[in-house]
Amino acid sequence: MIEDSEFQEPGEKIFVSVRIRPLNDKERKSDWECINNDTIIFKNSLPERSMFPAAYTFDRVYDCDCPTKQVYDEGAKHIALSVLNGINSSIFAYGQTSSGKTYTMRGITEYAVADIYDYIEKHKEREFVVKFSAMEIYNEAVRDLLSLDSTPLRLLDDPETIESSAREYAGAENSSILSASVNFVDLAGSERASQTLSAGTRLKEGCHINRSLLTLGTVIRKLSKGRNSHVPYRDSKLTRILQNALGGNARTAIICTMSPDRSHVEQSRNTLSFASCAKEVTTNAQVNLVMSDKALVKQLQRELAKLENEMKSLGSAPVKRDTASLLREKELLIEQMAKEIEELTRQRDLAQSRVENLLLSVREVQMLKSGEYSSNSSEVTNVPCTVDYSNHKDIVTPSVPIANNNNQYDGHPENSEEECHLDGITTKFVEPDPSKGWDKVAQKIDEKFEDNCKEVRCIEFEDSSIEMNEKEKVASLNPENNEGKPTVETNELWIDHVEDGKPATKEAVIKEIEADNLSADPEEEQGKVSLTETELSIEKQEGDDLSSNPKENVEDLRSSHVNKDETCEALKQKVQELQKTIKFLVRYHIMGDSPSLLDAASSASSISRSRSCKAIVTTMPSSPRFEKSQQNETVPTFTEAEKDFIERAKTLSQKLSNSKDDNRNAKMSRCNSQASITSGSTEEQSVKDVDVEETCSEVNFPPRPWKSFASGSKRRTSFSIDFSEGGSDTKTCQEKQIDKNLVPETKTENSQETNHSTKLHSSWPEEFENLQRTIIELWDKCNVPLIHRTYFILLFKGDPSDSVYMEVELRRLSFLKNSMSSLGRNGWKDSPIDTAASR
Ligand SMILES: Nc1ncnc2c1ncn2[C@@H]1O[C@H](COP(=O)(O)OP(=O)(O)OP(=O)(O)O)[C@@H](O)[C@H]1O
Repeated sequence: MIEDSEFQEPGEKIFVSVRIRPLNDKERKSDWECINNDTIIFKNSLPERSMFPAAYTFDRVYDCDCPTKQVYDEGAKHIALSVLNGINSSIFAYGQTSSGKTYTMRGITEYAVADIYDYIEKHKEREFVVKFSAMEIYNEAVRDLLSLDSTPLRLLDDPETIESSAREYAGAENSSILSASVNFVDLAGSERASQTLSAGTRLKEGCHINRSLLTLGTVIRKLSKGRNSHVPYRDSKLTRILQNALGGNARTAIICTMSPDRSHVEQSRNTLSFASCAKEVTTNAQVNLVMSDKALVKQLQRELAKLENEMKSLGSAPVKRDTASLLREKELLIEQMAKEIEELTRQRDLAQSRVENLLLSVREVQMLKSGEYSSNSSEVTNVPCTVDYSNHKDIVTPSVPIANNNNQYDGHPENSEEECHLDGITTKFVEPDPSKGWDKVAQKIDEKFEDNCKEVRCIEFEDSSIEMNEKEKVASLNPENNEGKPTVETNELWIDHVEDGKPATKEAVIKEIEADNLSADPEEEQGKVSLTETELSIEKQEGDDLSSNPKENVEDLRSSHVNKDETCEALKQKVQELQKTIKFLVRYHIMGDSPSLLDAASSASSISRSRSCKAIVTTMPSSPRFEKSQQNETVPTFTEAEKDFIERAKTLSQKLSNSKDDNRNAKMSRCNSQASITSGSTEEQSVKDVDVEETCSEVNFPPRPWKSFASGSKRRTSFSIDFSEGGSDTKTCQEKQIDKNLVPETKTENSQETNHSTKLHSSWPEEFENLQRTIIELWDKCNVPLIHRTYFILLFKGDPSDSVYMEVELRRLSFLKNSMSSLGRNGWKDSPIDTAASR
């Protein structure tokens, strides 16, 4: 390797040196002086040249007495010998004509070649290939100076044409080849063409020279300012050949020669300006390493071995394949699990929906069972309820706690609302069985009065009750089931069926009633109504056809009950219609316009009479003797209790009347009802929904405690109602009616009935109105439920045949009023008797 390794640094500047030739014989004085190795000054201080700089600094400056050897050694050798290290190098001589360029470059080239060969000689371990070429660029034509052919050379981009390469033999192991070239360039004179004062061929020569030099100057300036801009290398063949030497992969040294004579001062200054620019140019010299064939083969073999190892590594990748297959298995497993989850989710949803459906079905079944139970139960309609319209609370409570029965009702309002709720399909009835409490009461009654065989039937709207009553009726025909005591389970109130002073059994009464019904004409026997509920229902439906066979009717009812769905539907519709009507009536009732009830009832003409309407086929229990005792005090047939009852009845009637007058417009309270009086501690409850209240407020009528009153009286009580007398008496119409009902018959039964029938026929419309008015008043006094009133009004609209039922209702209400008085006096606190008015 060459010793001057300091020149191997990349990005070095062009080495610029200035050499002043000595004065020749024609030149007298030099104005330039090298003050040191790198600075040259212009000594002449002419005023016209004062604008130019006086000193120039370069890498090296050589004065006129400096030998070429020094110029080479200090400013060219290290560049020239770079080629031995594989670095291209170039050495220029730039200056005006006769400034000593050729003189300098000849010496430089000789020294360089000598040094190169000396180096080659000294480095036997290396193999060098030295190529040498010499060419001339004249008028943009390149000519090979070593060839005899003067044909200009074609300028190619192959650098071998002009390079002088040197290879370094680095032995077998290091077979790298260094290839570099060193250029020695002797440029033409840099003076301007105008200054040449030539013309013709000289001018052309000067132009080309100037072109090459101008392009060289431009390239140097461009390179000195940076490489970002375009460098016009191809503008001249000189710059094209020296492209690498000028800012490329080469080390470059420029030796600027100048004449010291004052006459050449301008050219000298231009040369110095060019030199100043050139020293700013940076080149990027690098070692040009060329691989040998062996080295290339070995390198390729190493690469091949490396690739083979990689192939082996790739071939030994079963683990990766296993991992991939494992991943695929996992993915499949995940997919299967996802499907299973989806399937399980679907099954879960399906199961949930099934459970919900089952629960819904169970509820429906329970509801149906509850409805059936209520419908089929013999305890229907025995729902004692206390209703206070003034409070409009949502609770319905049995007014009288029922004691001493298996299904005791504790009087707690819990579930009362629910039990009284009308679901729109079937009516729910409140448990427990009030009739059992009634049994106890009945027992007391029987023990006390020994007779009670009258039955009061109330209007109902439940078809189910028809069936139940029919069952009960059939059951009641069995002496074993009804032996010895009247029952309220049949919804019938046995009121005074006595015959010839003997208490009539229920069986006997029913038989009697049935027998009477077979031949009875209501218009002919209004005074001795003895229709069964079944007959009455059918009669009302079929237009007073009392000739129908009651047994057939019973069968019809039973068969109709079989058609349960139809019945339920009919009930549902009926309940809905009734609810509408009831609301309408309640609104009018609250407004205190009682007579409008009739209008409302008339407007609701579409509502038909209930088939389950029960006729009260009774006579007033004590009316004959009771009335007789009032009218004829000489008859000492009343006991003290009876007298007291009469007094209490009057008092209570008056109280009720007053209470009604006070509260009628605002309330429909039952606080003064019999039940409330007797129970004493019963908490008043109310319902908000009138429908619910009315549906639930069906109670049995209590047995009458005065069966002894009937002792000795007639078996049947004929109605003797003459409202023509009304209005003139000081008593209320209701009281008159009661009195009339209580008047004992002194005439023969047949004649009474005939007269009564005649009266009814003659003055029936007026009597009907009077009866209605009286009944309405008694309703208020007895706190009869609105549902009962509604039905009654809807069913009986003035038809002559209605007189029977009107009378029955009148008698029933009279009895109720008296019963309330009696119960209030006797204080049946333990009685399960609910308000009798509820029936
Ligand atoms: N340093 C020097 N010492 C002695 N003589 C010199 C020196 N430099 C140049 N000369 C002489 O100056 C003359 C002109 O020199 P040279 O021919 O080298 O100039 P040039 O620049 O090459 O001219 P051209 O441009 O015409 O080729 C020559 O006779 C040469 O001997």
